[in-house]
Amino acid sequence: MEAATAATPSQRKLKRKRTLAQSDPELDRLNSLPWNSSLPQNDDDDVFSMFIGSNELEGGFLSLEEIDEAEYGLNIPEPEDGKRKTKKKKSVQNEDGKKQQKDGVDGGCSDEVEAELDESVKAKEKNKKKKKKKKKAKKKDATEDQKVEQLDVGLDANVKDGISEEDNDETDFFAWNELRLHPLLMKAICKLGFKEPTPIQKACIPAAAHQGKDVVGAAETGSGKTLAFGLPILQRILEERDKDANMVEEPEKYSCKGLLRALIIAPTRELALQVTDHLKSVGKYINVRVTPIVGGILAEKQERLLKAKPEIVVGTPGRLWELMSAGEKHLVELHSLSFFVLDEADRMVQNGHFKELQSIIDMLPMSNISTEDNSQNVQSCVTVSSYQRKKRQTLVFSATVALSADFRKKLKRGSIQQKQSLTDGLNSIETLSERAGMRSNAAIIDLTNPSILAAKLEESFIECREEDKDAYLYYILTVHGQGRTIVFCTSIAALRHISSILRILGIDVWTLHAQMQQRARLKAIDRFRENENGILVATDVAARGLDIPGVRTVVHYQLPHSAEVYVHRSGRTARASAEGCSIALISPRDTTKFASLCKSFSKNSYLPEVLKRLSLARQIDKITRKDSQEKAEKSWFDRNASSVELITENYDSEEEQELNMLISRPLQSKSFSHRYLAGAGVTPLMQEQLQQLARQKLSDHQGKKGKLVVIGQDCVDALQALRCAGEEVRMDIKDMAGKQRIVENLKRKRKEEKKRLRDQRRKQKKKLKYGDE
Ligand SMILES: Nc1ncnc2c1ncn2[C@@H]1O[C@H](COP(=O)(O)OP(=O)(O)OP(=O)(O)O)[C@@H](O)[C@H]1O
Repeated sequence: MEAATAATPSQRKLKRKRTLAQSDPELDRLNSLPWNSSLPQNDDDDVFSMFIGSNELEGGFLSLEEIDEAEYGLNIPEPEDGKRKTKKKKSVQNEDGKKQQKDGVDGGCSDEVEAELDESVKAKEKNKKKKKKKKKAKKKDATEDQKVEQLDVGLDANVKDGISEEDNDETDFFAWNELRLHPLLMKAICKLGFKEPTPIQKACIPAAAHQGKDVVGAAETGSGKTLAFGLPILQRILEERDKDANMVEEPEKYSCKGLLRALIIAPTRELALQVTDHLKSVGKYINVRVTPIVGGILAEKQERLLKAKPEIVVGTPGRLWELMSAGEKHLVELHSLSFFVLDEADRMVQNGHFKELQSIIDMLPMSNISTEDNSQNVQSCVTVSSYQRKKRQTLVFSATVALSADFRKKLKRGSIQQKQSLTDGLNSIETLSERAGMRSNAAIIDLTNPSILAAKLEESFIECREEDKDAYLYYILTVHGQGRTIVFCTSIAALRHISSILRILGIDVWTLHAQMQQRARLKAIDRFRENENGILVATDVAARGLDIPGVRTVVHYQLPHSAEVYVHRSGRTARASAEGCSIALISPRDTTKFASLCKSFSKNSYLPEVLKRLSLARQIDKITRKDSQEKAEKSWFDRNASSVELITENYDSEEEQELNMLISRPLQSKSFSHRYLAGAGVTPLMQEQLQQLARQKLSDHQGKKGKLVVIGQDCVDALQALRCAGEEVRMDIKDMAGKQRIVENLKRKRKEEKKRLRDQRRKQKKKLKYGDE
C-alpha cells in the first residue's frame, strides 16, 4: 500500500521528466536523439543543457596530484574488484544477519519476537532477492544495450577488439597515463572504451591542457579532434575547480560555476549538436553544463537554456550572434572565457561565409593583454579566481587547415598582431586566428598525411556519361551489401532528382540539405543512424564533421567545388580506424573539377609523366625536322626502289611508339587509386574479366584474392569489390609490364630491320650508281 502512495526516487524522477516534457516537448524529443550512438546516452540528461553527475565533487576538491582515485570510487575500471568487494560486503552482511539471528535465538527471545525477527529477516531476504533481481535485470539491460550499441556502432574500440566494457582492465588504458587527465575524465574515457588517445589527442592535450598553449590542430577526418580540444577544456575547468576549492574557505561561494568558460563554434547545426553530445559523454561524471546554441530552434528556448549558465557553449555563428547582439547576458560576459574554439576552421573563412563570426570575434575581450586589467572587467561575475584570469586559449581545428608557410613563420617569430584592422575580411585561417587573439607561441600540430585523406579509405573513380550517372548510382546502391551509404550532391536540384528516382526504383533514402526544416534534418540523420544499411542523399551540409558510425561507402554523385570538401565528404567513412570507400562518378562535365582535384592532392605526381611526354614530343619534333632533309632523297629513293621492285616500310619512330603508348592511358595522379568498378574507364582486360565473372558464382571466388568481384552479380558491397579488385590493378600493372616488353622487342626488331634496310639501301645505291656508270 505504502509503495503505491509514496513515490520512489525513480518515480519522482519520471514525474519530473514528464513535467519537463509537458513544458517543453521539443527539447524532450531532441534529447532522445542519439547524436552519437557510439557514445552512451544518458536518459536523464537535459537536452541542451548538461548537468552531469552528482554534487559529490563540490566543495572539497583536492588538487589533481593529490587526488586518490579510490576516494572517488574510481578504481578505473574495476568490474572484477568491484564484484569481489560487493560479494565480500554481502557475505559480511550475511554473517551479521546470521549472527543477529543466532544472538536473538540464543538470547532466548519470545516466540512472538522470534516470529517478528523471522518475518523481518524474511522480508529482508525478500527485499534482497528483489534488489538482486533488479540489479541483475539492470545489468542484463545494460549488457544488452551495450551489445546493441556495439552492433550499431562498429567504431567503438571495444567492438573492434571484441572486448566488452566489463572486460576492460585498468592496464588497457595505460596509454592515457602520460596525458595526466583528471580521474573523472579517465573514468568516462574508460566507459567509452577508448583504449588509447589518438595521435592528435596525444599531441594536443599536453599543449592545450598542461602548457596552456593556443593550438592549431590538423589531422585526418575521424581522428578524434573533438576530444583533442574537448578534453583540455574539461581538464582545465576541473583543475581550476580543485584549486579554487583548496584556496578559499567557502569554495561554493567562490566557485567559478555559472561563468562561460568555453565557446566552441562549428559551421553546421548538426555538428554543433554532435560536439555537445560528445563533450557530454566524456564529461559524464563531472558537473559541467554544455549547451548547444544553434539555428532552427526557437531563440527563446535557447535563451531559457542559457539562464542555467552553462560553462561550455557550442554554437553556430548565426544563432550565437543573434543572441549576443541582442545582449544575452551569459553570452556577452566573455571575460571569463578560457577557451575560444573554432571547429572546421577553414570552412568558417570560406568565401567570407560567416560574417557573424567576425562580429563574435570582435566582441572577444582583449583578454590576452594583462590578467590584472581583466579582473576589473569582470565586475558582473560573482568572483573570478586568479586561474580564470589566465589568458584565453584559442584552439583552431580542421582536417584541412591549409596553413601557409608564411603563417607558420609568423607564429614562430611571434609577429602575430591582435585585432587587426576591421576592414580586413576573415578570408583566411591566418586572419581568423590572428584576430581571435592567437598568441605567438601557439602549437601547430599538423598530422595530416600528404594525401590528407583517411588512411583506411579506398578511393575509386568511375568515368561515365552524365546521363549514365543515375544508372551507376542505382547499380552501386542496389547491390551494396553492408553498411551505410551517403550520396553527396552539389546542388539541391540534383539531390531532389536522384532521391526521387531512387524512391521510384524502390530504394529507401533519406535526404538532408540546408533548405530543410531543422526538425526534418534531425529526423533524417536520426533515421539514417538507426538503419545499419541506410542511404542518405545529402548536400555538403553533411560533408563536415558528421560522425555516423558504420558509414561504409560515400558516393560523390557530383564532384564538390573544392578539394577540401572532397576530403571532408570522403571522411564520413573510414573513421576512427574503420574501413570505407569513396566512389566518385566523373562525367565529362566534371573533368575540370576532377583535374583540379587531382592537382590539389598531388601536383608533383603528374609532373614526371607530363615531362616525359613533352620530352618525347620534343625528340620526335627534332627527328622530324632532321628527317625532312632526307625526304627529297627518300622520295628519289622510293621512285627508284619501286622501279627495282623494292618494298619500303613506313615505321613510326621508337619515340612515337612510346609516346603513343603513354598518350593511350589517362594522365592520372599517383595518389589516386586506379581502380574502376565499371564504366568507360574499364580496361579491355577488366571488361573480359567482368564477362568471365558474370558467368561464375560468388562461391567460386569469395575470399580468394586475385580474383575480381563484380558488384551486382556477386552481391557484395563496393568496398569489398574494390578490395578484391586489388589484384586487377596489379594485373593491370603486369599488363603494362607486358606491353613494355612488347615495345622493347619491337624496338629491337625495328633497329635490326632499320639496319638491314640501311644496308640494303646502301647496296642498292651502290648498285644503281655503278650500274648507271
Ligand atoms: N581515443 C579514441 N579512441 C577511439 N575512438 C575515439 C577516440 N577519440 C575519439 N574517438 C571516436 O572517433 C570518432 C571520430 O571522432 P571525431 O568526430 O572527434 O573526429 P574528427 O577528427 O573531429 O573528424 P572530422 O574531421 O570528420 O570532424 C568518434 O566516434 C569518437 O567517439
